Amino acid sequence: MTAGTSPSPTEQRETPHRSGFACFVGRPNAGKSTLTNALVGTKVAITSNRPQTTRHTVRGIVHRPDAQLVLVDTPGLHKPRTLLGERLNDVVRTTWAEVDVIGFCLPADQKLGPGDRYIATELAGIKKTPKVAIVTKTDLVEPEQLAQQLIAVDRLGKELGIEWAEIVPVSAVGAEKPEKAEKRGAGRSPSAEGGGGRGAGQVDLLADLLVPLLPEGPALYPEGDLTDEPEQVMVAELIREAALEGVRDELPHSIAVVVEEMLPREDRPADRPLLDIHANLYIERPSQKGIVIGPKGRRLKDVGTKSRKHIEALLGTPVFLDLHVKVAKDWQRDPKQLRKLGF
Ligand SMILES: Nc1nc2c(ncn2[C@@H]2O[C@H](COP(=O)(O)OP(=O)(O)OP(=O)(O)O)[C@@H](O)[C@H]2O)c(=O)[nH]1
Repeated sequence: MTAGTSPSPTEQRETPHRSGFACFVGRPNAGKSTLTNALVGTKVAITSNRPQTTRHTVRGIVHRPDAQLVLVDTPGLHKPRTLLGERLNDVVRTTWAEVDVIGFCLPADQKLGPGDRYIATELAGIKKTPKVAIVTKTDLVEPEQLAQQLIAVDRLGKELGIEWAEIVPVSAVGAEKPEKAEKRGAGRSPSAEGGGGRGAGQVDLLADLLVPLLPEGPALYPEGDLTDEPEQVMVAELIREAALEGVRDELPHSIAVVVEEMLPREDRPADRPLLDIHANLYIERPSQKGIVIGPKGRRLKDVGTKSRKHIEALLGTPVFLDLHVKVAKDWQRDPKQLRKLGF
């Protein structure tokens, strides 16, 4: 028998390829979207809390030689007050039961609070899915405070009967892959401004811990795919994110964005294309118009400028963005409006 016909001992020991779904949960601002961005390496997740009900909306795909980790999105879990709220919570629970691993994000710089407990209690009810506790934003605290938080998370698990598969400290700052960050230029998120690669190793380590929890299997998406969300939905989310910045407390879930049209401008030279995007920003009440538009239209203009940069980075083409604010009365409570707005 020649050496060439049978696998060498190292080949036999090779780890099998794994693939599966993970979702990050946690209270608003816990760092879920930033972590998704850092893992995937480009701005595909939206760093704001967009309510949506599509099951398994893919937020990003981590391609590795040994695994493919598909990050899916869930809306935030809230005490339901509206029809939308109830539907969203159902979606969250269904998603939790269907993914292969749940990452529960808890910021290192904030004491565990009722919001975290509410989510943890719900998580405790999902028995089958492995849960990884991820202590985020570790760059914001001293080692001592981080140690305290890790202990508190461990205790919370014991108290509620959750067996954490891992408890991982992570900072997403500076984790963005350099080549992607360059391409995005001005579209970089503030969280990625940390410069050095300090976070990158930690984020890779998180991926190393999540991968063994996935089932064995071939890649689920072609290599190079970052997300399967239609471009229009991602564009709408980038606009919504910019529109929510600074007014989340006033309008947490009251903004929906619909991209009506995305068309390449005609008569442009091939080397200077321009994409025309027309989008409507829906609010629930006329009184919210002023908040969104701002004095002399300054806020809306700012929303347009900011989201345009992100959209251009995402699509890789210059964009002309035409934004309009419209009132869709009480859209969260009206099933017909919800459907129209894509919920
Ligand atoms: N210093 C630091 N800031 C971070 C880190 N991760 C996230 N942030 C910041 O924390 C804020 C919230 O982060 P997000 O990723 O939007 O949090 P989220 O959990 O997706 O928030 P929601 O969409 O509201 O649920 C943003 O301002 C981020 O820039 C981190 O590792 N270090």
